[in-house]
Formats: sequence, structure tokens, C-alpha cells
Amino acid sequence: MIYTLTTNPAIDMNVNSGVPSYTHVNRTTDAVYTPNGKGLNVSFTLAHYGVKSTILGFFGGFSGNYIVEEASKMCPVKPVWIDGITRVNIFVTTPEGELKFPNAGAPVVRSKQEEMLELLCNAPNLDVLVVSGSLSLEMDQTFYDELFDLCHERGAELVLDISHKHLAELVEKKPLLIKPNDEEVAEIFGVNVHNEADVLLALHKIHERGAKNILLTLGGEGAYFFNGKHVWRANASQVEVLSTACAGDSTLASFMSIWLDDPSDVEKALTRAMATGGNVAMSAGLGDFALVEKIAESIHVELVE
Ligand SMILES: Nc1ncnc2c1ncn2[C@@H]1O[C@H](COP(=O)(O)OP(=O)(O)OP(=O)(O)O)[C@@H](O)[C@H]1O
Ligand SMILES: O=P(O)(O)OC[C@@]1(O)O[C@H](CO)[C@@H](O)[C@@H]1O
Repeated sequence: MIYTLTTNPAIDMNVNSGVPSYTHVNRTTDAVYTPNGKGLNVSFTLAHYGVKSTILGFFGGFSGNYIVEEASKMCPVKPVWIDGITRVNIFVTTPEGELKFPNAGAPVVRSKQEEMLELLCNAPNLDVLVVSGSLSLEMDQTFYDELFDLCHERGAELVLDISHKHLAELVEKKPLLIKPNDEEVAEIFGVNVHNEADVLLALHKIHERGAKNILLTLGGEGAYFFNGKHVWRANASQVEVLSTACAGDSTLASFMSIWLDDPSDVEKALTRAMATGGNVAMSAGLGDFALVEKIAESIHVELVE
């Protein structure tokens, strides 16, 4: 069984605005509210592709209740309830691009972190744990180490999609898969990715440090996958972008929906990943995945080395 853990869930509020002004009231339109957080997005996308997973996370207040209620319609949810209010993150689409305002989130005190570790210790059939997103207030980076220890003890694999600096050390614990983007590769691993030679350098460096597999996404420039033997490259689709929020999570999940079952079919997994990410970038939140098949026709996957 796959479990996803969102350490800092959120309701995402997507709105449209004119060019933002500091001197006038910025009236927004077309508000879309969705129950989110990176791991939840992974679970929702897996569910879309018929792969079961259980959602874990810290939730609080009216917003936490809303997320758990909505998410439970799609996947089993095992919440750890916290004091405080789960954050609402704001994404504003403007004629000049997208403004993203993620909030810090409600504090998760140590006793609640321990409750989550206990929950995971007893989680039935823990095969893969996907850990995604930021740490909310009061959480120390050592929580990630505790998750690794627990997974190693239980013989489970870990997938990481985090922006935390500690990822540089965590890869030494040999995660099954990590999904950085170009910004994270630069900030965490010190490789600025400007061209394919930089990409290859980064992939080999991260693999040598311990990550077993790496899915490196580059927004509108597509993605690379390295399994320690071969590197594949995929183009991104040409789509009309509304909001790229959630694109990375859906890309990771749609890739996993094929690759976890059949690690040899990277071409199919990357094609689905790029098509899904592209369709999500056209939508507020995850959208309905309706155009994935069509977009997939424009995706090309090549073996680089
Ligand atoms: N502008 C775009 N045009 C087409 N596809 C895109 C665009 N931006 C993102 N995507 C798709 O989504 C995938 C993931 O995007 P990206 O690299 O921005 O992930 P990310 O930084 O983790 O995103 P986020 O944290 O916002 O979910 C890309 O590989 C691509 O398939
Ligand atoms: O603050 P984090 O946890 O890094 O990111 C949270 C978040 O921006 O990520 C998702 C998109 O990837 C959104 O649903 C959510 O609001």
C-alpha cells in the first residue's frame, strides 16, 4: 500500500486578477477552492489512475475539516488533528504571470508529530511512503530522519518531494525516488541547470549521493529521469497555462502510477507524467485530467545516455 504524508496541507484558492496594483483595490474573480497540499495531490492523481493510496497529514480548524471531508470522498484519510487552522494558500493568475502566496501553516507540536510516527508504525502494509511539501511551524528537519528510520525498520521505500535544504543529507539514506525541480537542484545541490550538460551533472551528483532514482522536472522545459543506469528526456506540452500549482505533484504521481508497477516502462511513465502535468497547468488546482490522452500525443521521450 502507498501512503502519502502531507506535513503542511492547504486549501488552495485560485483567483484571477488584472495587473496587480499597490494603489487601487485589486478585485479578483473566478475563485476556485480545492482541498490540497502536495501529498494529497499525489493521492488524488494516483486515484485518478486507479492506484490506491492512503492520505496522512496534520489537519486543524474549519479548513482542516473541509479538506478531510472532501479528500475522504476520493481516498482513505488518516488525519492527525492539531490545534490551529490549516492554511489557505493563494494563487493569483494575472496577465503578467502567476503570483503564489503559500502561508506558513499551523504549528504541529511535538506530541502530534509523535502521534503521526505512531500511526505510521502501525499502518497496515506500508510499502511506499511519499513525503511531500513543506514542514509546518514547530517541525524540525529531524522529523524526516525519523520517517526514514521508521520506513527502513518496516522495510518500506520512501519517495521525497520536498524543498528543504536537508534533502542534501537525506538522499544519503537512499530514497527510492526524489522529484526536485531546477530551483531545488540549484539551492540544495548547488548545480545551476542551464543546459543538458548541467542536467546530467546534477543527476549523477544526486545519484552518487544516494538517491536511487531522480525525476527532475523543469516546468515548461519538460523533465529528465535517471535510474542510475540510463537518463531519459521528455518534452513538456505546449499548453495555455492557467496555474502551474499542483503540476509537479500530479507529474510525480502519474509517473509513479506506471513506474512503480513496471520500472522498465519509463517511456510510458514519462509520457503520462508530462501529459498530466501539462493538463494540470491548464487548470486551477488539479482540474479534471480530461485532456491527458490528447496531450500525450505531443510528448516525446528519448534516451539520452
Ligand atoms: N509552462 C508549462 N507548460 C507545460 N507544461 C508545464 C508547464 N509548467 C509545468 N508543466 C508540467 O508540469 C511538470 C512539473 O512542473 P514543475 O517543474 O514546474 O514542477 P514543480 O516545480 O514541482 O511544480 P509545483 O510545485 O508548482 O507543483 C513539468 O515537467 C511539465 O510537464
Ligand atoms: O508549502 P508547500 O507544502 O511546499 O506547498 C504547498 C502547495 O503550494 O503545494 C501544492 C502545489 O504543489 C499546493 O496544493 C499547495 O498549496
